[in-house]
Amino acid sequence: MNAEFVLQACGIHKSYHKNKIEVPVLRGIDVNITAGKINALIGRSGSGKSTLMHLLATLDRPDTGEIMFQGKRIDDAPRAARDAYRNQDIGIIFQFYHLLPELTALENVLAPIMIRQSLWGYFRNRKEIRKRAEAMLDRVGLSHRATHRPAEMSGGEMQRAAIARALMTDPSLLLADEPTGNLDTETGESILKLLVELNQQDHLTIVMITHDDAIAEKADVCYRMQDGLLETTHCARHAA
Ligand SMILES: Nc1ncnc2c1ncn2[C@@H]1O[C@H](COP(=O)(O)OP(=O)(O)OP(=O)(O)O)[C@@H](O)[C@H]1O
Repeated sequence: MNAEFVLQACGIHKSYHKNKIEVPVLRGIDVNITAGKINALIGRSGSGKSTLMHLLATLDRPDTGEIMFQGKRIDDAPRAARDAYRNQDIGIIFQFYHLLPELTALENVLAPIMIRQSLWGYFRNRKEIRKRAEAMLDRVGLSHRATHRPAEMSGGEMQRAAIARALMTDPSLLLADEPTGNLDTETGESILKLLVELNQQDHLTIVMITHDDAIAEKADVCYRMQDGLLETTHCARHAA
């Protein structure tokens, strides 16, 4: 195992089937996610970025190929191991936030720990858990919206709540699918600034999926997706 690479995918193929027609999306992807860095996966709309992220998050399985987390195969692990990986090792944020609409911002942030308690009997003092959720909301600048439900929040606030939820379980790796894709430029920049801060101050490894070259400029390692393949590309931030 190469400790530098926390997450690795090798020879990934994935097709969808629509009306009995095969739609090949990933045609032999190899990717090494470098620990402690911002890793950008760049590609045009429809190039398969979300498909790849779902595979890296074990939300779906590749047709062929292997995905390794910390050197251990995760794509074909039993369901319980994949559930544990998603709840304990990684955090996921989606372009459309995927907050639970009936829960407040604070309750959404608490949700992964509730799942952890119900699935693994993990127990921590309720007060302590609530304090941590409040601290996470504070970290993303959302303390003043703790009791708001998603319908009562702006897009940027919902994305902040989603980031706080992803951080609640103290993941070593954050998978972010177009984290600013649905936000205006200014709000998007503030979310990006927060992600860079989490990387630099908290040493969080980030996989950032984007179609926007300007966003990828914040990355340390860049991969570009084209025709179902991924190639290492020049990172503008490290030009010169
Ligand atoms: N469930 C599905 N069934 C059939 N085709 C699908 C399915 N999901 C995605 N696709 C197709 O696979 C291709 C890749 O989709 P994907 O969402 O991974 O792309 P993307 O790069 O994330 O796009 P975007 O930037 O627009 O979100 C697209 O052509 C899409 O139409």
